[in-house]
Amino acid sequence: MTQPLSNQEPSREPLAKAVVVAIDGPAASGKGTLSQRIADAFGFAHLDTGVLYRAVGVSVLRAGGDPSDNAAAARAAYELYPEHPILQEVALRTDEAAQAASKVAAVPEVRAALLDFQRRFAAHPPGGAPGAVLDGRDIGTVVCPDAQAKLFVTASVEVRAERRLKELQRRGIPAISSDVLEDMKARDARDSQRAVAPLRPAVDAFVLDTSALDADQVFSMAVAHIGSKTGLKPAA
Ligand SMILES: Nc1ncnc2c1ncn2[C@@H]1O[C@H](COP(=O)(O)OP(=O)(O)O)[C@@H](O)[C@H]1O
Ligand SMILES: Nc1ccn([C@@H]2O[C@H](COP(=O)(O)OP(=O)(O)O)[C@@H](O)[C@H]2O)c(=O)n1
Repeated sequence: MTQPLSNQEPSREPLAKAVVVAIDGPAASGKGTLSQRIADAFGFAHLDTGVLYRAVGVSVLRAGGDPSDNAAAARAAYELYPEHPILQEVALRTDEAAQAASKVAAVPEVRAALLDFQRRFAAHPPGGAPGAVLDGRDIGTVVCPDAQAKLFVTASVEVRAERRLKELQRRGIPAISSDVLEDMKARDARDSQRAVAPLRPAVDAFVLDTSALDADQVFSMAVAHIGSKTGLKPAA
């Protein structure tokens, strides 16, 4: 017997499939800045997936554990939930947090624990937004391989370290230039060489070297690429 229209199971799928923009790249390449601007311009929701790994790394450190210890890292990942207050902490921005993040990020159980939340965010963007921008390392390759537009944002390691140093100083977080550069090189190596979901551009990603581009130029090029893939134009 069929159910009356008023008594149907609510559809799990939105009426229109959400547009997904995947933005990947190495540390301090400008992913977050670009993602937020794209999200604002198109009315999309934005998820900085690095924050999830940073939160897991900092949780392990606070529990007195070693971020490279698979069991400790996996436990912290399974205990993370979307409203967890740690996700809002400035402490996540430090270099120590970034290093811990890239260690827990190499643990397969950690990546598995965080995958579903990221995919759900992309498929059902919060607030009923018509699309989502996710930034990270493996969005175009693993989390959302079907994303309509994929960008891989990069820059030389020296330029990125300089940008990160200025950012840390602006936030009032003490940092030494040579340490930031060395930490970034170590993190690049760990992120690119890990066995699961290594940092690399998806085959269909638009690679954007921002070494000599300011944030406005990067934004214009990204908008043009997204337009060519989706037919969408920014609202403003
Ligand atoms: N194209 C750019 N030129 C100069 N500085 C930039 C550019 N894009 C971002 N920045 C700055 O570099 C720093 C790192 O950018 P961010 O977007 O946080 O990078 P990521 O998310 O890749 O780590 C920030 O202080 C940001 O304001
Ligand atoms: N999708 C993602 C996002 C971050 N990460 C890890 O989390 C660390 C911190 O990511 P982040 O995006 O906050 O780092 P920044 O680019 O802001 O320096 C990275 O170095 C990666 O090891 C990841 O493995 N996969």
